[in-house]
Amino acid sequence: MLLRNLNFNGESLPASVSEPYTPTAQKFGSGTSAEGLYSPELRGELGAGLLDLHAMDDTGLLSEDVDSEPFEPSPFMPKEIDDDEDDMITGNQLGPADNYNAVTSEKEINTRENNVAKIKVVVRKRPLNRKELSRKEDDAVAVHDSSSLTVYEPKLKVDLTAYVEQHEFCFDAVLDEDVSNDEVYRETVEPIIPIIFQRTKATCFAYGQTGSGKTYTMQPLPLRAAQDMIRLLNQPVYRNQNFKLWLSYFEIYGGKLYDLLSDRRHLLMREDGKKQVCIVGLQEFEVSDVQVVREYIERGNAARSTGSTGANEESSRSHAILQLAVKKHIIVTETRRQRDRDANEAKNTKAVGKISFIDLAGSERGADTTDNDRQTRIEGAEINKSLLALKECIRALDNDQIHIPFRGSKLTEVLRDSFVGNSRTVMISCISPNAGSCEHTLNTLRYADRVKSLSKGGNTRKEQSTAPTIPSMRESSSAPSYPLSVEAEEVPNQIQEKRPVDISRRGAENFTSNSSMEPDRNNFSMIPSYSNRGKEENGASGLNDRERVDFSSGRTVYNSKAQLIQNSANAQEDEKVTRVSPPRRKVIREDKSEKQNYMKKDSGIEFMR
Ligand SMILES: Nc1ncnc2c1ncn2[C@@H]1O[C@H](COP(=O)(O)OP(=O)(O)OP(=O)(O)O)[C@@H](O)[C@H]1O
Repeated sequence: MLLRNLNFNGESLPASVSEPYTPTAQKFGSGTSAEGLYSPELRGELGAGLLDLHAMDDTGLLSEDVDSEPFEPSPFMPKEIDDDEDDMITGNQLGPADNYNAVTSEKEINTRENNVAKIKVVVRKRPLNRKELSRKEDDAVAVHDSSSLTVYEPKLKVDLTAYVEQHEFCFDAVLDEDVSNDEVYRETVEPIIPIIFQRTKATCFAYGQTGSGKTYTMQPLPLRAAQDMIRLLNQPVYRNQNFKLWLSYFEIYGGKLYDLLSDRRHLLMREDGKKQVCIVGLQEFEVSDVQVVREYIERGNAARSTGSTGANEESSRSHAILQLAVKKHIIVTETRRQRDRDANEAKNTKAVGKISFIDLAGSERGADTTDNDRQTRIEGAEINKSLLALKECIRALDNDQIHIPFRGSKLTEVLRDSFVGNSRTVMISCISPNAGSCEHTLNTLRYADRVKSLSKGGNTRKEQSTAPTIPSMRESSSAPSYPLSVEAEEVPNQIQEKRPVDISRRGAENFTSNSSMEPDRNNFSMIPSYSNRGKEENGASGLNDRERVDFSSGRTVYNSKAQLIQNSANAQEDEKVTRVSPPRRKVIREDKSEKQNYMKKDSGIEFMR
């Protein structure tokens, strides 16, 4: 397998390069020329299908003039407060609560929080690449406006007559191929940033077929977010409360966790007493400068596992998770400081909120992996397994199930925060426009549609196709309830925090023994016993529940999954369903073994089928 480490410039680094790392710049514009990093020559252009994995668009996130020319103020960002005001009302004069109220009332905060949807689903279409253009492939995706699109699926009738089936979708936002990464940020992450400071856990993840633009979309986002967060931290209201920003970056590869900022050190995942998932040994770094953030990101990207697949020459073979956490530093009294002299500094911080950026590894079908070696196929199987577990969680949430199988994979354990409590989730579904990828594209969009239905404020318009009318399940699927967490949480001690000043020593520290770095004996990853197991296999045709129709009669079998579950309690109704589609319960047992085989079929699994 081709294993390449890339930096932000798209340059390959030898896998062995793992020199101790010291951020060079602490100020904008110093150190390496930002322009050099984002210059058109280095960004390259779309070509031979898959070049330039880490290319930035023309809106380049950081340029030398970033300091003098800040981003246009967002309507979501709190109004800047003049530093003069700070002189008048100092942090010493006001308690934290007063400071908070000085900026905005409780009502305003609530309004702002409510304005940001719990789950937002955005679709991004990438342009046709050079390979697709040279094959004269058609663009099968038409974006109509900022929220709807149509997929034109080429099909063959039984008598081999060609026809096109249209599928219409509607999402919170649909971004076409001309949309820049900057606009993607504005549409997705920017509205969430202010509420991170109000004890919200947010997640932004990209989902889609391999080569559809997930990495291209995700990579610029943390940097932009960090820039906005640092700007907010510098506002008196937060500065006086001693809020600080911390960064960590790790990947899930082959079901294991590796710290991308600590020489790929193997990490363990544990649940604490409060059922909070914490990652033992993960190093966090305090950051107060965007340039430093960028260097950390570059370093993490360089350490990330990438490889070549049939569909993408520079494919991400892992799920990469970058977290930006806002923490409140507690000022301890001199006596207490003495008492806690040897204690970990982590004890003196409280988590306020965090945002996680997840670049999921690409979903691909067995058919796409034929020219790959065994290692790549094993990776593919692992990737598909975790994406399947994610789908199971989303289904369970969709069904309002009490048990959500978060432990189905490391990925879903990490994502747990995104779906429970005071959370916000943004899913960016990346799609390839070429007709040859239609099947994948439809799967991605159906998946996105499912996620959308978890959001209370989601759009009610569902996919419509020229096939028999598909009834909406919106009416019966209610969004899960989100208990509000009101207090900042104690930061788990296991997380190792590092201030920038510590970085130069990091290399040495990495080699000091870490008792937590023992073999993963307590591996939480287990095959969950889903109550709705078998649904996936049942939908082997690629149609999801609400699309299951009796094509012979053109009659819809059932309106929704919720209805189906109700029906399963009623034997008579079950019988009725059986005639056209195997009863759910029966399928569960039968499919259990089928599913196991399915999982074992190496990367032959067809995710989302
Ligand atoms: N919106 C876009 N505009 C221009 N080029 C794009 C866009 N999206 C993706 N690309 C290009 O397409 C190629 C594949 O993109 P990328 O590597 O981000 O895909 P991916 O979904 O992350 O793939 P994998 O899952 O295999 O890692 C890259 O060369 C990238 O530069």
